[in-house]
Amino acid sequence: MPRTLGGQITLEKTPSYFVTREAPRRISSMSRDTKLIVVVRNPVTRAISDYTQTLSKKPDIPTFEELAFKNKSLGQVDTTWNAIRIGIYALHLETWLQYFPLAQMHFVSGERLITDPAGELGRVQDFLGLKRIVTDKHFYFNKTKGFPCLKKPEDSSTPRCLGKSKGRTHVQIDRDVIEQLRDFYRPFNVRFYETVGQDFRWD
Ligand SMILES: Nc1ncnc2c1ncn2[C@@H]1O[C@H](COP(=O)(O)OS(=O)(=O)O)[C@@H](OP(=O)(O)O)[C@H]1O
Repeated sequence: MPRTLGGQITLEKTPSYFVTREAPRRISSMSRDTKLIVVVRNPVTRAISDYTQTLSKKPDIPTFEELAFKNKSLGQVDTTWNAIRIGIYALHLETWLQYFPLAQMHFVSGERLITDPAGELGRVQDFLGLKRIVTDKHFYFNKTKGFPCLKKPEDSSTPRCLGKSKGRTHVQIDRDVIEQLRDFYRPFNVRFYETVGQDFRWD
């Protein structure tokens, strides 16, 4: 972690902190004032995205369906598969709440980050106590990419979209598989909404 001077804040990110059991204790023993930002999206879409990413690197893995269920006809979801486990946000949050108050956490909607990036980043800036510098004027919707992109980053004179590994076309998954996973996640989602006091409308 680089040193932070007065008037500066240090930001650090990894997709795995939120779901790593030891991370809350380790981070709180480093600094109990740390503010935590978590991007969450519909856990079913998240699982499919996760699988799509793995498949792009390892084309020989079993199908999504084979990995997602212990027994599909009995509706038994395999919670040991990381793509499934990570989306049980309510469980991960419980561990964090043993070390950090909810007021030190901010949850970004992955869906709104795409439909309204400036709005989501406005809330992030407020949470960090920063002036709202990043606004609507910094984004445009890139039709080819199908996502918002930055109009002109500080270090460049040209617009910049995220790379090819962000926003891939997802693998097609059967409707009934999606329904079963929705049913599985519903109670965890409700618990998550109640704990954070925010309804992400994933149903
Ligand atoms: N502006 C913009 N451009 C491209 N992609 C965007 C953008 N905003 C959010 N997203 C969503 O970010 C998803 C990838 O982020 P990840 O969290 O998987 O990245 S990582 O875990 O840090 O590698 C990626 O998920 P997939 O669509 O499943 O690939 C995107 O939906």
